[in-house]
Amino acid sequence: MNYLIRGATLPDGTTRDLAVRDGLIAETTDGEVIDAGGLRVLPGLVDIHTHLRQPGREDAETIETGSRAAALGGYTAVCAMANTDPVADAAGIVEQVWRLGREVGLVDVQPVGAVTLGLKGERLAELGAMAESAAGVRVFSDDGHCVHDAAVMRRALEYVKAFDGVIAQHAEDPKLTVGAQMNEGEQSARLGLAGWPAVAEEAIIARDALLAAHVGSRLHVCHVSTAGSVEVLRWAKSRGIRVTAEVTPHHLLLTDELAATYDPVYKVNPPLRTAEDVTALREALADGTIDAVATDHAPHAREDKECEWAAARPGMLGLETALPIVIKTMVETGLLDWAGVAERMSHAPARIANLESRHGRPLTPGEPANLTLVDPAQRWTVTPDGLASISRNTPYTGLELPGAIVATFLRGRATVLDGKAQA
Ligand SMILES: NC(=O)N[C@@H](CC(=O)O)C(=O)O
Ligand SMILES: [Zn+2]
Repeated sequence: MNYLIRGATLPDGTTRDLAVRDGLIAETTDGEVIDAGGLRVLPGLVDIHTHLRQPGREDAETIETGSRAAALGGYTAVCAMANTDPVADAAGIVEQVWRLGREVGLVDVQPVGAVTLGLKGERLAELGAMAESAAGVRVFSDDGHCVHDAAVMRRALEYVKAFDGVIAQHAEDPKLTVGAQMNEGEQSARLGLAGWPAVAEEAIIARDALLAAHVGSRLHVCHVSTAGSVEVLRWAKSRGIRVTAEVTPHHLLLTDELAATYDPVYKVNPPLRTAEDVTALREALADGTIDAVATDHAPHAREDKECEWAAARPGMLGLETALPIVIKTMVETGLLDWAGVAERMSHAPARIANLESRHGRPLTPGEPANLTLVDPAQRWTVTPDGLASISRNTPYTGLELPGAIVATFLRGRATVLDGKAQA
């Protein structure tokens, strides 16, 4: 199927027709005409931090339902985190995830490999075998857990240099967050909940930046959440250290005051922080200190969320609301233009995850037609039942958001059309 997308506005602000022919962007074509007047076209979004829960927790999400949520959110590629059951710490498991993603075919599912066996933080996982497997893993992460042993982290950074891999660190010094339930500060003191101090994140980022510099390797920092972390990243980048970082949409919008509701839908790791942190994160995303937006889409089954705060699992849905939240917090506030959105949600994450030969490409003839069409003027209200995820743990219920995803194309095939998933 070929498409002629009429009159869409590109990230740079120019308006023109975009032809999609035989899976590629072309000069012209006949085929179905899509009137894109008033719509923005973006390179297909890339999420470097998605929890798809398969294998192991198919009651919370599957590769199929997560892929559908991703396509509906404007994504053409997602990196599937390794904290599944079994853990993705060997070639057989990453290949299985990769193959299931291909069978579903709604987005490219790029598996992330675990750094250590069983996410235990002790012995390195089969990094080389996962890299050489059909899945071609380049991003390794124990996400959900921090690689807290400095010697293990050093060895992992050294090992992945051979194939230009990257270690994506969940920065949390576990000794500082024992029993932690929310951000440590005024709110946690008032609510009587155990705190997760900013320093537990900042100290690990500083240590890992120094380790990456020492071994000449590449570090990526997952879900940066504090103003202090931004300062550390700024320092590391000014020294030429090869470090990249991501921020989640929820850390760009929500604050720890929401914990006062005791509604576990607001429980997440790292926790929601203060308004000052939110401001610093937005500024860092605008100036490039933070390279990318990543959803940390973390679906959880009802029984793991609809319980008391302390017993609930941390995590929030993110795929279907990410772009609208970025429009609300970054575009409508004047902090980021659309070229900036394309950079932070497509080009940069594709580069970080080593997907740049296929994703995050410029919108020029001959490139793979991975595209997202969004209507910035259309506002919609989030309802859990309106989302494609199996799970219901969105923190945005009842919130009106700008930006509806009208269509998504993966290599020229419409995975979403008229706002509806095509399979
Ligand atoms: N973010 C979360 O709160 N939870 C994630 C793990 C993680 O990203 O740390 C999960 O797997 O549920
Ligand atoms: Zn994490």
